[in-house]
Amino acid sequence: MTAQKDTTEQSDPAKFKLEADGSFKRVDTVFRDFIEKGGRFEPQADRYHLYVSLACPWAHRTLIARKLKGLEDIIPVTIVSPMLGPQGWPFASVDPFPGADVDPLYNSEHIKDLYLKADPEYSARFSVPVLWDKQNHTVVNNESSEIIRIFNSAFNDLLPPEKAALDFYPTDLRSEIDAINEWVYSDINNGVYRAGVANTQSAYEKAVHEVFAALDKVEAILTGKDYLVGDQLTEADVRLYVTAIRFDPVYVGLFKCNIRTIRDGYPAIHKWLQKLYWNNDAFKATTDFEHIKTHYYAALSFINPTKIVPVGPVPHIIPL
Ligand SMILES: N[C@@H](CCC(=O)N[C@@H](CS)C(=O)NCC(=O)O)C(=O)O
Repeated sequence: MTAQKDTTEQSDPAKFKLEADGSFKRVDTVFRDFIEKGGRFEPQADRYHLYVSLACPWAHRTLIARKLKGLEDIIPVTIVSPMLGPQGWPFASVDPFPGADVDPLYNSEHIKDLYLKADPEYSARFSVPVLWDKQNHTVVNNESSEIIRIFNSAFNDLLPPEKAALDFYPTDLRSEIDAINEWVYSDINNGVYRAGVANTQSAYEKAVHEVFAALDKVEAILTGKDYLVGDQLTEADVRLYVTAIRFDPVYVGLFKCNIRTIRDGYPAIHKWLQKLYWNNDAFKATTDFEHIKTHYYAALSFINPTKIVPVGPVPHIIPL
């Protein structure tokens, strides 16, 4: 066996790089291709494969979008173990965590093996989600915000009309969706990480106040409304849901986002969250609290060295 190069600078969560002031900045993703007719990546059944962690909020967006559009047969999915470790995300062949899969395509040990197969010189992080092309043995795209747009429209010709007609990024609402996405991303989706991973008091406090100021804004928007934009489910709801569903179980405790909980402090957000979870299976069936809590509390051991996973909140999501 040949010696493998040490890639732990790219894979080990304990080696996350923080900025000089102790704050956390998420690095940009590298593979940014689209699936389109006439392009390098044509829309075809049985050609693409999605790799995800059920724990990861960014990957969770893609699972929801895949199920909302009815793409389950066209794009199979493989789930990694939630135990992100020094070599990154392991498959079940290395860590047989309940609900984790082996890699059906290459029997890889870790997600990083796929990245290095696609590009042996790849030098960024080995993140999920990964949208993989079986034909060219490469990553099409590893940016969840783009993968959900691909799922929204690229396979419409292969779908039954009622699924093809579903549009979660409709033209007339795009500017409003884009505007909400921007601050929801920086202050909520990524804001909780900025609070949780910060290693100075000032970086943490700045981030945590930004998180709650943005939640206050969302609460005002959702008061008397079922969805964030217009009167319909859009990708803006999907993108907020993945953070909101993790908020009370993980971010309040581990990431110290504890000025309020969603269940007790934000009635409109709470009702919106409960309705999505309990009334729409694309949300409930893709939400796995075991993977979520275990990943954050046991695998991010640089924040929680004892790796103890808290029992509560009970229940993880309150019934409607
Ligand atoms: N911009 C990416 C971010 C994905 C991301 O940060 N995923 C995390 C898990 S929540 C990951 O895989 N981290 C592994 C690592 O950085 O080593 C997206 O939205 O798709």
